[in-house]
Amino acid sequence: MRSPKDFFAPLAVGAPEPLRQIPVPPSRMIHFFDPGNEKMAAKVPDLAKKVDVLLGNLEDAVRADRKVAARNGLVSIAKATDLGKTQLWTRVNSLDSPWVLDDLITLVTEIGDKLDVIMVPKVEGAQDIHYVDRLLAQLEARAGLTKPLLVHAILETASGVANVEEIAGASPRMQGISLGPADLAASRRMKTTRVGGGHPGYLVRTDPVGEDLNEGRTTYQQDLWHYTVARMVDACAANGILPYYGPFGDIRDVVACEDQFRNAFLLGCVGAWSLHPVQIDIAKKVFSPSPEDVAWARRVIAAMGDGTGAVMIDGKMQDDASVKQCRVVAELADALAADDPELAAAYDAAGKETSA
Ligand SMILES: CCC(=O)SCCNC(=O)CCNC(=O)[C@H](O)C(C)(C)COP(=O)(O)OP(=O)(O)OC[C@H]1O[C@@H](n2cnc3c(N)ncnc32)[C@H](O)[C@@H]1OP(=O)(O)O
Ligand SMILES: O=CC(=O)O
Ligand SMILES: [Mg+2]
Repeated sequence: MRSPKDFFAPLAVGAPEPLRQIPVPPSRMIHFFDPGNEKMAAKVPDLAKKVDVLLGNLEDAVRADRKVAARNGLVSIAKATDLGKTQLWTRVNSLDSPWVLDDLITLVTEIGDKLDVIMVPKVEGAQDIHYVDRLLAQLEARAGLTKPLLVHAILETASGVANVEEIAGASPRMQGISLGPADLAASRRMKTTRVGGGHPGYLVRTDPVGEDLNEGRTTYQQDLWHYTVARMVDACAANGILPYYGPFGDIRDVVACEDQFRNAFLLGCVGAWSLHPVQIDIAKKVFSPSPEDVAWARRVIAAMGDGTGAVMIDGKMQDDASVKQCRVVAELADALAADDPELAAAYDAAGKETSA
């Protein structure tokens, strides 16, 4: 464990100063694509106009014999494409794999100035972040980078969950954490074969009404991921970094995908992964607060003046705490609306309706 006095010191001579606060541009959807897949790569310029984050994936879902093509493809795309304000992230291979060292050396050396965040899979504890932290500092120094690369961990091992608080605070590079429900299910020996989402067998049942134990008893499906998402959100919030829901594998089931994303949004996540173009608009809709919620939040903030005391609005008590809740929603809306005139207009229109 580094002394708090040294926490913000660069880890290599010539490496850029670590950031004191992570930037928070919109990152409602982290759109995964395989940079070695020509069809997907061809869509990057158009996708860049639609998504907050483009992620060139080098890890799982890229065949072993396509790893080098994916890595080289990402280098070419990053050099050739103007992504505008859209962030460029990558997911490198896991730290025990034969590819990760070359992933990091190549990407930082060739396109370190174009990349914003490096996603590290299968993080087990702070030691994994410390390893990446020092290596990145050495590579940044050698490449002459002036802006530090940020690190995002996937929470997808039982050890990772047990150590999530120390992972979140392991380095000033830590930008955020995503839930990885597929690897996590395997690591925990959970008995679901689905990639994220619920399971019809994970339920609670109302009490029996008579002698017949099968008669008239409603069941409610429960969220398999509630505990982990909530724990991840707390670890992130306590360390000033951002939590994300990860993949939802049933691409066809856009309805359940929206539900899973919304559960994560309500619990505090700022975004989710999109694995297929059809999931982009779902994430955009869910992780942008609704116009009605924004209108309400702005109304409470206006009514609360300096933010102290208590007022009644439409029969609901508001005080210092509830105005803070409303500021979370209103500040997110302002940040998103700043770059999205359509959203800004929807928020303003809802505000006018509420005050009419
Ligand atoms: C579970 C744990 C994890 O690690 S999740 C993260 C790793 N997995 C991934 O990154 C998967 C990314 N997605 C994919 O590989 C594909 O979307 C999968 C799921 C295989 C479906 O592809 P496919 O059968 O081609 O779907 P489709 O015919 O509906 O595609 C229509 C057109 O869209 C394209 N497309 C598909 N996915 C993407 C994507 N993620 N980014 C950009 N483009 C995509 C397809 O190539 C297809 O293009 P075209 O119309 O034929 O030109
Ligand atoms: O990488 C993601 C997962 O769910 O596993
Ligand atoms: Mg995984």
